[in-house]
Amino acid sequence: MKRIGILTSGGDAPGMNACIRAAVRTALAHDLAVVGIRRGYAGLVTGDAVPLDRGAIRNIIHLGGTVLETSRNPDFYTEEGRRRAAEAIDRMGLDGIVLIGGEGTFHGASLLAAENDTAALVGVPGSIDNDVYGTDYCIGFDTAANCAVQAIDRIRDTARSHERLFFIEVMGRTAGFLALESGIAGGAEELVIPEEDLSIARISERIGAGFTIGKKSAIVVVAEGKTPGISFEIAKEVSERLDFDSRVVVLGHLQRGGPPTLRDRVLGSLLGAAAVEALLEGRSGCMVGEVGGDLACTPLEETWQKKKPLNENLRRIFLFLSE
Ligand SMILES: Nc1ncnc2c1ncn2[C@@H]1O[C@H](COP(=O)(O)OP(=O)(O)OP(=O)(O)O)[C@@H](O)[C@H]1O
Ligand SMILES: O=P(O)(O)OC[C@H]1O[C@](O)(CO)[C@@H](O)[C@@H]1O
Repeated sequence: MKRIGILTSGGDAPGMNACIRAAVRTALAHDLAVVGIRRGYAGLVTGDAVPLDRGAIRNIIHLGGTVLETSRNPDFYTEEGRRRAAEAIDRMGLDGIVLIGGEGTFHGASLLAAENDTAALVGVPGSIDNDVYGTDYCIGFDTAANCAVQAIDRIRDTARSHERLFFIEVMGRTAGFLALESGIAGGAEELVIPEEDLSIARISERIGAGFTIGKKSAIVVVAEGKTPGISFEIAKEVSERLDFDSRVVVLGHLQRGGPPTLRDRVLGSLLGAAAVEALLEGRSGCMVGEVGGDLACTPLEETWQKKKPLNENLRRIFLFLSE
């Protein structure tokens, strides 16, 4: 292992820069040459790389987004696109690559490795969705969840003052991690998550029951799932059933930006260093994560084939904490 590349792919996540910085510093400490591949798989397919020296990663630990930039790249869904990436990896002379991204990124990486004789690939989970199997938390989740809680707190002030029902939509394409944790921390009255069938009757019943015991306002946290904007429809139907005024707030990409929290900087630093150490140990085709406080290496295929479950204890207590 002499020369490695680092890329960020999929949605940007606060803490990715801390991870890039840690990976570069760990590599330099072991006399590895490092390049940054720009714009995720878009840059991997074309071989768009820049040298990463100490100067390039100075003063970035506190920045949201990713200094390497990222993309959702259509070419990588095709075998031809992944073959072009393997050729570019050869041209760039890379022995290993650290890939920071979510489950889609690791799906693509698994295919790249299965179809081509290419560099060693080690993943680092970075996604505000937190939906990657093989790690308790992904880089970016904590910052995004804190952003959602702050929004819920602000909305609660106005909901209480106007005696209104609010639907607050958070991100989470395949999973309800953001909704569940921000819902618990923000004291939400009800949750809508992709892990459960949507039931307007159940939402209305639970909100209505709260009103009968004296609540005058309520907050429902909705995970966007596969239909961003779905809260408008849900709000209309629940409002009509309860004959109660409601408003909708979609947090959207606000949740992806901003300075990373302490947790995301520490996790990013830990996993960035662990990824380079894994490459130095000769590992490939795996993702480094943190499980139960320990570092863990999970085969790349498992990270997207296996479904990471929500915390069952949080789901269980939500039922009575929200009453
Ligand atoms: N099934 C797949 N086959 C090949 N490549 C894929 C596949 N899924 C995703 N990719 C590649 O990985 C990129 C990133 O995936 P995706 O857009 O799903 O984000 P992600 O890594 O899951 O991050 P996030 O959780 O933030 O959305 C895609 O744009 C595409 O280039
Ligand atoms: O606009 P984009 O970049 O496609 O991002 C939207 C998606 O990315 C995520 O935020 C994850 O980063 C999902 O929750 C969401 O569906």
